[in-house]
Amino acid sequence: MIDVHNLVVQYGQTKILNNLNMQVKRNESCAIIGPSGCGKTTLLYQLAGLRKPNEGKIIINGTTLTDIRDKTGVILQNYGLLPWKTVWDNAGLGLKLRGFSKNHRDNVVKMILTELNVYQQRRQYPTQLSGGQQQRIAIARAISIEPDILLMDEPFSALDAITRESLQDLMIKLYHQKQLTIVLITHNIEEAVFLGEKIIIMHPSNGTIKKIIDNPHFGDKAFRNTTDFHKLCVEVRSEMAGRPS
Ligand SMILES: Nc1ncnc2c1ncn2[C@@H]1O[C@H](COP(=O)(O)OP(=O)(O)OP(=O)(O)O)[C@@H](O)[C@H]1O
Repeated sequence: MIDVHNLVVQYGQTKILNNLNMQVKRNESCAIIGPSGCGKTTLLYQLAGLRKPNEGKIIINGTTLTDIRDKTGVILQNYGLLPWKTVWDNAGLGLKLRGFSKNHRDNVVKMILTELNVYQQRRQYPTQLSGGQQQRIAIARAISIEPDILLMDEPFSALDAITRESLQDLMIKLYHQKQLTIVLITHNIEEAVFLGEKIIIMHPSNGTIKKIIDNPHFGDKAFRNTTDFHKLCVEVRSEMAGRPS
């Protein structure tokens, strides 16, 4: 469903992404991991249609991406909530921008805030919430538009380990429930292994993909506590460090 074809993105003369190719199948969850500065966010912006490539193209469901898509939900770094709007209004923003009626927005926002366990906070402002709650609102906003693709840039990096794991579990639930295609950017090896059905390791410096690892255990919340999980973490870590596992 997502087909990235010979993508080149450059700032000035520097090629950040250099003939990058990748595919993500429908209802696949793909984790992209790599060291700081390798171009992960640059790639996510491309997938979101927020910036045009210098060369190459991204084809989604057979159509070349030229702009943002209505059916792509995006969660950028630091939640992206508007501090002057309440939880309720933040959660409904994606629907509002897409022109949905107030009645439809109210129904959907109520359902999703309840589902994500933050309905009680609906009248509060983002600064009055914990990081985990803020992230739930960002997820609510992205999910409310019924996306077929969900793009996330380091969504849980600022959270403590337990909150992060509970939100990772939530993502697995939403993935199954809503048949999402997910692309997740992360620095965190455990997160990539838990949330990546396909784990893409980016090259540290040349703007390409170093290795793709398929993860047959993806999708089971219990996976985190298995030896297969730890083995896969070791494999990803070794690849990133450039040594054999
Ligand atoms: N607007 C810009 N102008 C010039 N260079 C940029 C711009 N945005 C990003 N870069 C450079 O492109 C490279 C890749 O940046 P990018 O943010 O995609 O990396 P990243 O892998 O997401 O890093 P991090 O994990 O630290 O977020 C970096 O060297 C960065 O300095």
